[in-house]
Amino acid sequence: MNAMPDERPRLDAEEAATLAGLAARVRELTEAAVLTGVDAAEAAAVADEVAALTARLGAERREFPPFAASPDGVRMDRQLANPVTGPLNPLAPPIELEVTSDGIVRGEFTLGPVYEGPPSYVHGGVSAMVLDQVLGMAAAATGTPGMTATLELRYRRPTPLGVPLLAEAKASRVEGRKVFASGTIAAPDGRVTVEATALFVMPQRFVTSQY
Ligand SMILES: CCCCCCCC/C=C\CCCCCCCC(=O)SCCNC(=O)CCNC(=O)[C@H](O)C(C)(C)COP(=O)(O)OP(=O)(O)OC[C@H]1O[C@@H](n2cnc3c(N)ncnc32)[C@H](O)[C@@H]1OP(=O)(O)O
Repeated sequence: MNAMPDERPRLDAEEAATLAGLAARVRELTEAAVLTGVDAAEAAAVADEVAALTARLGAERREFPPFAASPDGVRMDRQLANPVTGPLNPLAPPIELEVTSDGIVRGEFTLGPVYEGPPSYVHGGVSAMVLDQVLGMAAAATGTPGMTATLELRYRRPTPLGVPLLAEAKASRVEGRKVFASGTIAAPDGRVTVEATALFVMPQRFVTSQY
């Protein structure tokens, strides 16, 4: 059987914290770039400085993003550059998700203006990405992690930007390699804005491998 590719550098907590700080600064830079009102000459000057910083970081480059050194929970929790939860990924909000002992995955998060779809609301694709991750982790919490085979979303009402949102999910059924899960995103008033159901399938080729 093929194992999942897992020849990744591992970072200890201190290294990860330093790089998480870097990612946090880049997130601030991203928001500043989207919202800046400086004139064109100043924007061009900043662009040159950012290019120089990018060259400094790129002076040494890994082939793949690193994992966290100490596994703590399911495998993807160690994916430090995951685009939803990864503290090292500036594209990730990042959302901290906890898995309760009864298999519920839950996380509170706030999405800022860089995630805007309709004016002042969260982009629907961003909500889908968040729910794919949350439901996927709920599936993995059953002991049968899998790839997303289906993901169905119902956008009940607009999801507001800039306020604390709650994402929750739980697996409902396991049938061999298939795990069904459902979940929601809710606004601060408790009203559900997005509902999701999904099927995750562990690929046959990974059945006997470690993940
Ligand atoms: C061990 C691997 C898992 C890795 C994860 C590990 C860590 C988890 C930890 C933490 C959670 C993190 C959360 C992550 C969240 C994000 C996840 C993503 O974004 S995944 C990327 C997007 N998804 C794809 O790219 C899939 C592409 N598709 C495939 O690879 C295959 O089609 C796959 C795996 C879905 C199925 O392939 P087959 O060859 O293993 O499946 P066959 O043997 O044909 O079917 C098995 C059963 O599943 C049903 N099935 C398969 N695909 C279906 C579909 N699309 N709709 C409905 N049923 C489907 C079939 O009908 C069959 O059911 P019957 O046994 O007959 O009852």
